[in-house]
Amino acid sequence: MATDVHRTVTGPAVHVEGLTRSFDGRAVIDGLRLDIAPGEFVALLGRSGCGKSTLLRILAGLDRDIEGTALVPRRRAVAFQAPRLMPWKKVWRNVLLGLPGRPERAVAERALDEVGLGHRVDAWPKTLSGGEAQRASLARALVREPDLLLLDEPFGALDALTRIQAQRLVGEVWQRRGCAVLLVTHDVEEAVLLADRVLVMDRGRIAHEQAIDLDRPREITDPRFAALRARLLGLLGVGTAA
Ligand SMILES: Nc1ncnc2c1ncn2[C@@H]1O[C@H](COP(=O)(O)OP(=O)(O)OP(=O)(O)O)[C@@H](O)[C@H]1O
Repeated sequence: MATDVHRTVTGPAVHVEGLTRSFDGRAVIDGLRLDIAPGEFVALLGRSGCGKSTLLRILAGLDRDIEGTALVPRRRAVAFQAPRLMPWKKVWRNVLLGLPGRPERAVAERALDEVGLGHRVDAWPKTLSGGEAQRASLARALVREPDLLLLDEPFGALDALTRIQAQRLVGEVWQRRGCAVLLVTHDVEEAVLLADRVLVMDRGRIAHEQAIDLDRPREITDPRFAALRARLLGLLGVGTAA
């Protein structure tokens, strides 16, 4: 029975308890428990197929066929690995897509400015680079003024340099906006770079969690960074020679 309930945020930004989602009788999410505080940046790691995207889709309200409790703020937004822009709409119209009412172009312009894309407001999606398209997708999430921003591998398809720039941008946006973020990623370094707390998912549950108590901005060269990275790799069962 679905028990997806929305509410205004007074306690945690996300409260999930006893959450189960099954496909063909197999529980992909299995009695999962998770709390995210308002303004907290949480990264979610886990082996392929452990249920990360399924959890994100539930929190986004895209999948309501669940058992248990999943409380999320009404104002939430999601960005996926693929930017999912409509090719027949200019960038600014894509940013406003699905917003209630008749939002003005200026709303899209402000969000595009915030992600460094103010000069591409009138561009067609096919003329954007991969990094620009991903920024447009982020702007589309930001116009929703989310209390919870859900990011499903948003940097996964980007080249290394663009990826670093996009990670930096998300860190800045998060600090400026103060929204809670749940970032699904395969990249342990990215998780340590951005998150307050890293969760490791295994077989439909949160198996481990690791607080990242490093000051920002974080340096990959910091020995404590390397230690946290090694620890997380160990929790993922990958391990290092270090
Ligand atoms: N609509 C669906 N129908 C049937 N099975 C599904 C469906 N969606 C997801 N699954 C299954 O649920 C499991 C978890 O999938 P999910 O996409 O959540 O994993 P993931 O951890 O995000 O993986 P990856 O890291 O590879 O993206 C997989 O075994 C997948 O095949």
